[in-house]
Amino acid sequence: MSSPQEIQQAFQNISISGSPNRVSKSPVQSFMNNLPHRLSVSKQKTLKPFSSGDIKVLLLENVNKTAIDILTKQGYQVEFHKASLDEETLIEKIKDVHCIGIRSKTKLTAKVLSHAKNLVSIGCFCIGTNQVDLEYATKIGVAVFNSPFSNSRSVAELIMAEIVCLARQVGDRSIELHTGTWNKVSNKCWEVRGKTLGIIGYGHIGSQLSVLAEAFGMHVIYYDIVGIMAIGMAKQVDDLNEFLGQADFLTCHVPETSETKNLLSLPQFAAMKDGAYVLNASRGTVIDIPALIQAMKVGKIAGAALDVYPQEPPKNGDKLFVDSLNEWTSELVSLPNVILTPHIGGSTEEAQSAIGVEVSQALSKYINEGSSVGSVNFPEVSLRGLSLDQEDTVRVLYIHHNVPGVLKTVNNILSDHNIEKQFSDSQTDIAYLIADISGVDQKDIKDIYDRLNATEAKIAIRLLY
Ligand SMILES: NC(=O)c1ccc[n+]([C@@H]2O[C@H](COP(=O)([O-])OP(=O)(O)OC[C@H]3O[C@@H](n4cnc5c(N)ncnc54)[C@H](O)[C@@H]3O)[C@@H](O)[C@H]2O)c1
Ligand SMILES: O=C(O)CC[C@@H](O)C(=O)O
Repeated sequence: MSSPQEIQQAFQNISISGSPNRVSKSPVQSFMNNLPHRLSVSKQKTLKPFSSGDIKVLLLENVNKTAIDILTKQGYQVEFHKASLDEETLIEKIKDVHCIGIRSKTKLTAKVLSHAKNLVSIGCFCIGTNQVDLEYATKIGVAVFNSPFSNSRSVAELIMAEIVCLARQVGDRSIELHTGTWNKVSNKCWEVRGKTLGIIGYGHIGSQLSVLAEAFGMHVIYYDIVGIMAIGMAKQVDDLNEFLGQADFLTCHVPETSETKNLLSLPQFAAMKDGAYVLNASRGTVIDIPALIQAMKVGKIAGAALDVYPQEPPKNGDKLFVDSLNEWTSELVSLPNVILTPHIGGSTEEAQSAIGVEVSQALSKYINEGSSVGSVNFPEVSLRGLSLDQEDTVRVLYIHHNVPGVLKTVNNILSDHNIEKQFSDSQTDIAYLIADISGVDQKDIKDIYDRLNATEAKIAIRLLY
């Protein structure tokens, strides 16, 4: 056997180009890096809500370094934490921040958000936004942003790999060999070619997976609440029971909603083929796990791959995935052919770095320019940047209740000045107006603010100048 020195020497001259440790840039990321960066266009006037150094940003859950770099470069004060915070600490910290960045673990409930006095925006550095009370955030005029598809491919690739691993019982063989057991078997191990994959939720992830599965020679069917154009040879099946009865592998890619809670429970498992496999990398509430355990115990379901759970630990560490977290944990881990991963579907270098760029740019554009493009709870409103020569121009950002007569009142207040351009849109109960007004003296700014602030429909206001 080689000595550690010999091994080190043998590896030190290897080119890193093929090394898995090398961070490659995904096409999306390279594309995004090459986009003109509107925030730094030199001839554009930098709007100051107040000094950008006063803007406080709290980043939790090990949000990618790309985000820290972009937000720090804006001049904001950025506080970074690797884990999520317990509720008490979160309430204390959120009191004076203008922006908070989270992933899936931090629960921004109405209770937590009610303590935020300066908050203007929330960045979910992920796809899911179910961890934020969106209704309450909207009610207090806080815009929420996410990254709708930067990790979709990563999830689809993991699921494709797990389909093969379940069909070949790879998880069990690997655990056995780690503990010294050689168990070379082919009983109930299958090729995936020619088998049927059923995808519940044919959105960004489901449709990516559809492409990968067909490349493996699988037949793809999908079930979705909306009619969606099929990719390749995939087929939409409208009746859930008929759909369940056709799939050899069934995978869930739906958001967490009241309709998707326990979407797969005992009746749905009963409707499936004997010996089918179940996968879930969406949200932990989508599958009734005690029912899955029952279905596996009687051999109805031959294997499962789970990435998400109803309760997940707030940080990494040993002895956290235990019965006190979810009462069925020890029963689940004792079953054969169950692949369990700690919510890492979207956790690749490519995805996390692209998410960091996408969400932090959206947050900066909202803070600096008022653009709500990409927000999940605000109407999308944006105006082009002001040029350097527009010195006496002020940008008014007015978030208000969507009730009749508001624009008349607001434009009346602004009418002492020249309204150069304005854009307003509404989404259910909330509306958002951006207006650029010129001919504004610095001394007028407070008066405009006070008058807008006194309007009945106002939810939140910012003036950028
Ligand atoms: N494990 C991970 O790391 C990870 C990573 C990314 C996303 N996710 C989860 O995956 C979910 C799906 O992501 P996506 O980007 O594909 O979302 P998406 O919004 O692009 O697609 C979701 C699809 O589900 C459909 N749908 C909604 N309710 C349904 C129902 N009751 N029955 C059937 N179909 C329904 C929608 O019409 C839509 O087509 C996200 O909401 C997120 O919670 C998990
Ligand atoms: O990174 C995370 O914590 C969440 C990943 C995933 O569930 C998502 O919603 O994008």
